[in-house]
Amino acid sequence: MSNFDVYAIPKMKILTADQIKKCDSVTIEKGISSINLMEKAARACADWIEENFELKNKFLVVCGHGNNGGDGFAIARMLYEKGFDVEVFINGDDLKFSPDAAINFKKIKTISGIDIKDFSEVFNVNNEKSVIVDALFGYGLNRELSDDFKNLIEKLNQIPVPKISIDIPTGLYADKIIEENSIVLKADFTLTFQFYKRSFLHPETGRFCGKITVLDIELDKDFIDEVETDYFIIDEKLIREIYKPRGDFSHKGTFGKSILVGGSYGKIGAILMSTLSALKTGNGLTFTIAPECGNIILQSRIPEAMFIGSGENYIDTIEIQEKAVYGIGPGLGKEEQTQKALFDFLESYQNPVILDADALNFLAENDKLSLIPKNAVITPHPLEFERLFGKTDNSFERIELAKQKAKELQIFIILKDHHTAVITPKNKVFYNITGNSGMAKGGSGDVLTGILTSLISQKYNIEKACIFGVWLHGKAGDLAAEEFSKEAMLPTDLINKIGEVFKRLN
Ligand SMILES: NC(=O)C1=CN([C@@H]2O[C@H](COP(=O)(O)OP(=O)(O)OC[C@H]3O[C@@H](n4cnc5c(N)ncnc54)[C@H](O)[C@@H]3O)[C@@H](O)[C@H]2O)[C@@H](O)CC1
Ligand SMILES: [K+]
Repeated sequence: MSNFDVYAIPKMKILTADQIKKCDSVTIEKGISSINLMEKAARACADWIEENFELKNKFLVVCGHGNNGGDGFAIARMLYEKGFDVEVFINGDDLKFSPDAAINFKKIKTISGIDIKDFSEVFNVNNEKSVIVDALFGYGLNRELSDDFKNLIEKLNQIPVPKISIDIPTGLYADKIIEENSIVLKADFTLTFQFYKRSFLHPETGRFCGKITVLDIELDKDFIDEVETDYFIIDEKLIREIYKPRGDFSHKGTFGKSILVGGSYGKIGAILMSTLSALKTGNGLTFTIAPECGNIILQSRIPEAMFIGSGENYIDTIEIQEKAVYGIGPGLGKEEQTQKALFDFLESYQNPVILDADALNFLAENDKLSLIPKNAVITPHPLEFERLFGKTDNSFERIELAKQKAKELQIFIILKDHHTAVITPKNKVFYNITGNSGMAKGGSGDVLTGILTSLISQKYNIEKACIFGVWLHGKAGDLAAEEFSKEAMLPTDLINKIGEVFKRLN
């Protein structure tokens, strides 16, 4: 369901283009020749294509002059050897290739069954079984494309056949934003080597990638282990390291006490969903602080949770209980008295707290960021983030600002987006890759608040709880979409899938 497929990746680090280049060189220094490494990369792509396409497909491989183009020549040869129809397109006026690309170009020139044509001829595609392979530029792209390439890519984008980008859709950089209105090849599939690229994970750039598959080409493990980065993806391997199976000799006290605070007249559903999510995530004791108007709704829908009334139609005080983790915000409303209750609470509260939705808006509107306790978790979507910390020009800058603020305030920021990111006070950024657009509905955030509160109260350390929580939320969303469709799935369907995710982890 998610747009990603991961095969045996040793680490979930995300590297910059320069670091990947270094990693390639170290791998080559340690034994494998660069031409054999290219052969391995191309083999992984050709095998994937063979598994996912049919022999009646015809491959139009469009190659640049660097090593990305070299991959393209090698892939063309391998596909031809597998029995596919293949044509290769190059810039007929410029045959200055990188050394390894030149070797692979020479090899395909000797194969009489592969036609080599000029870029200008790729537009005469009249076979609906055609598939375009984009091997124009990879991580080596370091400046704007020339007009010739822009034209070529614009025209390729208009050809209504599937497109596979090798390593990176041409026109994207590995690790940074592109100018607005840049021309980028719009891939249906991206076959990338060894690492996610940051550009795959941001909305402005990720939309060009289609379904992403990371292919393991066995780059040097020691280098990957040691290289420093602030950026990671959350993969299932990491989650399995974090997840603590439930011990047999435990009692309800072992699994923590959560107090979900929120709800106001007309918004009791929000705090109900948070409370239910906390329970479904395994909480031992779950309390809801909500106004009296929610009592019957909450008690009859969730008999397992305990109700603490505060105010009639909106919360007017938040009592502090010992040894509990608080999740505050869902459906809280905008009443002044609720705001005062929140500020009073934060002034004397010391333990972990998750702040969401209206709780964040109160803090933003009153410039009360200093009230956020150390080690708090805040879960803003981009607009809430902007209200709290100010405007940024794009999502890459937003992550950098979040790193700065997480460090300054010593808090964890869960920045919700298509790929939600967990930003820690130590400046690490963990991108989540589960989840889907069916979750872009009111209520999804309330579920996340419940999950996070529950995990922290069960003594997951806060960083791990954030990472596990966003992954679990997305994974349950993926299962809900599989059963009900992205359109019809509801946040309550997602809550009901949390159990299935735990079953799979066990
Ligand atoms: N180095 C290695 O060992 C491996 C590299 N591989 C492939 O090699 C790719 C990287 O290859 P390269 O470093 O040769 O780079 P690319 O093939 O991405 O680009 C080629 C060269 O074009 C130049 N260039 C950059 N921007 C340009 C622009 N706007 N217009 C015109 N020219 C421009 C640069 O000098 C760049 O090195 C990877 O993405 C991957 O596909 C794989 O074969 C795996 C192994
Ligand atoms: K490419």
